[in-house]
Amino acid sequence: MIEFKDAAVVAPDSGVPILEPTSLRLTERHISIIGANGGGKSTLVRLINGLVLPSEGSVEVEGLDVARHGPKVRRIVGFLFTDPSAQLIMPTAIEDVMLSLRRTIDKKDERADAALAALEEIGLGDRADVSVNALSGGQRQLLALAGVLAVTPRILIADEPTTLLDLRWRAHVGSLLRSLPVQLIEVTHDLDSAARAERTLVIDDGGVAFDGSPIEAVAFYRDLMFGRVSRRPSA
Ligand SMILES: Nc1ncnc2c1ncn2[C@@H]1O[C@H](COP(=O)(O)OP(=O)(O)OP(=O)(O)O)[C@@H](O)[C@H]1O
Repeated sequence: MIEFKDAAVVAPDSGVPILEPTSLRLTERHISIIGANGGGKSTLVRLINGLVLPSEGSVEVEGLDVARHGPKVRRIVGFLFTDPSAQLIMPTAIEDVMLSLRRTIDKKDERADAALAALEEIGLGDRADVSVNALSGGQRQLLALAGVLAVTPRILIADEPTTLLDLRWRAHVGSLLRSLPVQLIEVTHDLDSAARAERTLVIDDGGVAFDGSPIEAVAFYRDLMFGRVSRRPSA
């Protein structure tokens, strides 16, 4: 379970508020997060694995305060970025997954076997020794996902994981993410994908503007974008 307890974020340099004090209990298996650019979606999900720390309040994952137990929390919470280049470091696919496993498996040959198994599971078994640069954008996103999943997180945060992908890869990566045996928190601008979650948060102007059923959330978001509703009561 993920719990936000009045967690707020201000910009470190300017002190400008980025996320207002927010309280949430996130228990559903698949939660989508939508909202306009710059609303605070990435900030909200980064609080869950300690990439951003709250300026006030706290965030807990399975009862662990993220600010105090970062390394433990990051073994529970995997994070997939929009651009796989942000998390692919090694020259070949298998070496990259082996790097993810460096803290969990000591022996190199066992690490290689586990990395190959992780690649096979995700459909990249035949690409193991291929240069990361020779992979397509979709294959690179799958490789980043293989590295995250190799360490068996129970929660997966995916921050716009399909934004850079074409329609076919978007469908493939999207359905793969939804089939994983993890709690999936997905930030997305793809409203069809958002609507497949069990619960959807609309984030706007540094706060939760709507929290509830995906169909209603998507309708609210459209109304918000086209000025038919306003998040804040008018002055
Ligand atoms: N470290 C920081 N210092 C100053 N401002 C920041 C910092 N991090 C985020 N912001 C600002 O906070 C706001 C929310 O950013 P965030 O990336 O969380 O939004 P987002 O909803 O994920 O946007 P997008 O859909 O464009 O990715 C933006 O205006 C951003 O410029």
